[in-house]
Amino acid sequence: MLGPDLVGAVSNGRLLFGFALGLILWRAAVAAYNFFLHPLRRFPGPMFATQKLHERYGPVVRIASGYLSFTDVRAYKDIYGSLAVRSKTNSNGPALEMPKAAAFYDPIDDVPTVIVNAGREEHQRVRRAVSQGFSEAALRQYEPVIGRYVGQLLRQMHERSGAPLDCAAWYMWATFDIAAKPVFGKPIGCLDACAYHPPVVQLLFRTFGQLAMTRHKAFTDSMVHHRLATDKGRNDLLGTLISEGSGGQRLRFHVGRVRNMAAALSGIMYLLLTNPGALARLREEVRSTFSSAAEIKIGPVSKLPCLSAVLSKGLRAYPPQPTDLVRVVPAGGGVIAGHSVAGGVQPWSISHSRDHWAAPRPSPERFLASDDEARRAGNRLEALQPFSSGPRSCIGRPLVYAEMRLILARIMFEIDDMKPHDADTSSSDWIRPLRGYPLWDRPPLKVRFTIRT
Ligand code: HEM
Repeated sequence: MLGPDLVGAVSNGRLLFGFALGLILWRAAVAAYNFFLHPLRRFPGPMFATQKLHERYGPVVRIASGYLSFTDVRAYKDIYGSLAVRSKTNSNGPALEMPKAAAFYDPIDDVPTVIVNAGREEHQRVRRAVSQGFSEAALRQYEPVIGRYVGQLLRQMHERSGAPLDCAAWYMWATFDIAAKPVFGKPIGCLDACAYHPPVVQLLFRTFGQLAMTRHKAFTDSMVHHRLATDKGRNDLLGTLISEGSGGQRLRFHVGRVRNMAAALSGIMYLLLTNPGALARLREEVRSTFSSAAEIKIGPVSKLPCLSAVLSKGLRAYPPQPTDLVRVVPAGGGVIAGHSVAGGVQPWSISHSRDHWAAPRPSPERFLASDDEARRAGNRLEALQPFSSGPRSCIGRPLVYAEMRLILARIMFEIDDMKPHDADTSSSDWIRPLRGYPLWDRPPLKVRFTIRT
């Protein structure tokens, strides 16, 4: 006769076995559905290294059971344009846009609604409200703030002439300081401290957990309260949100976005370090245009063709936004690059696609060509859209260009030589070990600068 312990163990074992079998059968059924019945079954590609898959399978690859990745340039307009979707039931109604995929934009509970993940109507309202804070007029208003922190960055580089500096960190500190002043009305002092403000970034990006999010929220709330208590009438980024009634809640996108800019600057710096010809031409352009650092202002730097080409080259080779910008085709369907499906464009894949670029490591000069000249040389400049396109494209683009141009022009003007710090091997081959999460995880980029005498 079996004892009660043995009976219990056998029935537990059966239960476990039944559970495991159920799990296997369920996974098999899902796999069979994905392979034989799923509406996207005709598109090739398992999930790994999207760019390589595009090289192998072409401009449309199935990167997950329900997701496609496109490198066809028509996909920008079809996916992100405001006329992208006219549902069958709404064929005469207002044009819609493809909604953002919740799995990518709202992956966990309690993600606060910010402009990036807001639904269409709320997004339109918030975008209208913040657009004033990103306008040309606002940019002119920020120019002295940007100039002050760029000056501080250069002064601190002067003080450390010849010593290895981690550019990736220094660009973060400068861009954070610049971003904080017009929003919170008071400095956060990253350049002063030569450190990130601990609650803002260290916890958020090292821990990347609920605790970090809570600390980050408490910090931004305290800064917003300070601003609300001290200065209500200013017509800047936060001022427009306050007068519209949205408060500081919508500004939590800020940290990640500013980090994009620092990532772009680091990528551009690395590419200049490894391309001495482009570095020399850029330095020559800046030095022959300006006779003092004080002349380097947003207006004149935006007219330097070589500088613009270097920015494009950097943004192409190293798109600061690493993740796919995934959209969902709503009920009623949509057509993307000639296919009736859903999908997104992965910035890295499209900006490295051999379908659009003649050489894998092109020089910045290709971006000086007109669209027609470029096309004849085998390059499709419209494939480069690092800020995305359509009604949900990057609103910070003019600010980003102004800041990057000012920083690079000042560096070219005031620095005679820059070299990777050889002892740190990660700096002499910096791009290879990068890891793309929602933001880039970057190793330090250590560089030795020699100040102009
Ligand atoms: C090189 C730097 C940057 C790049 C490459 C970049 C790129 C992008 C991209 C690709 C999007 C679309 C995201 C999506 O579809 O989900 C976006 C959206 C956005 N970006 Fe940027 N960004 C940069 C810097 C900034 C900065 C510095 C700010 C502001 C301080 C900013 C503010 C925004 C906002 C508010 C949105 C959401 C726009 C909307 O949904 O209407 N960005 N950015």
